[in-house]
Amino acid sequence: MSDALLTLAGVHTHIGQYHILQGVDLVVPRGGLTMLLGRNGAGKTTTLRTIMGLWQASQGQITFDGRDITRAHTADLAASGIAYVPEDMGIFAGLTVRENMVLAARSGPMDQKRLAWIYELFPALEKFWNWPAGNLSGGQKQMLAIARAIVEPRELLIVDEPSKGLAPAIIGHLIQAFRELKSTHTTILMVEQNFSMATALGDTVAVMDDGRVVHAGSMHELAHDGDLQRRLLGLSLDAHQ
Ligand SMILES: Nc1ncnc2c1ncn2[C@@H]1O[C@H](COP(=O)(O)OP(=O)(O)OP(=O)(O)O)[C@@H](O)[C@H]1O
Repeated sequence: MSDALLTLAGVHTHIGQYHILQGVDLVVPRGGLTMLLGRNGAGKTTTLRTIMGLWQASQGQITFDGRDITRAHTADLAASGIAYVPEDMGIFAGLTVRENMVLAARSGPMDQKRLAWIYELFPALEKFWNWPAGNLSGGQKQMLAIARAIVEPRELLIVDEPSKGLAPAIIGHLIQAFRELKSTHTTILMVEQNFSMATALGDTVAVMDDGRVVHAGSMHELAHDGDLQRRLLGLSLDAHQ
């Protein structure tokens, strides 16, 4: 097994008076795709936001590439190579696709070779390059959000439910794009509710319930064990297939 790029140890997060994360232990191996699964309200998004410094952990430790980032600021995490695609995608609807991409490239002009690769992943972005991002379809917006996150090479890509609200054909396209990304050995942490997407892409899996990780292992094992799926994912699995 490869070494860990990101580790959460006993992480607690309070939002106001609510105790949401209750001791999250999570290991994201370097170079693989880790799927974070669990029913609605289990704490997946809160876990991602806590990693990104958008919520503060009240207890526990978060380590990235051997460095303690528990109290790091969001902007510093981005500078250290973590890209985050939130559930609402965070794109600028009033700006063109090109302007959205230019703003995402922090270290200067976009690398043209990398841009050509991104066009191959998501041809629609080239086609609608000068369109306002707000005019794109839901799937194209998700593609733009992912493209912004990978406009420069990243150590870790964190993506919250990329398939949400998308048609099966578009989800198929996203799966292909993430496969291509995986082949570049980018480490990815992804929250998903779509179980077929999760099994198509995940190398390792962590399942959350009630603010904790209640199962961690290989995706292959979970994909082939119906009893484990029912026990861990139960209704949320039925509801999202
Ligand atoms: N800003 C907030 N204020 C109060 N409670 C919140 C807030 N954000 C999340 N919660 C609560 O924290 C719990 C975990 O939410 P979270 O969004 O992390 O779950 P999730 O596993 O990502 O679920 P979903 O799939 O529905 O997004 C839920 O009970 C939710 O109601």
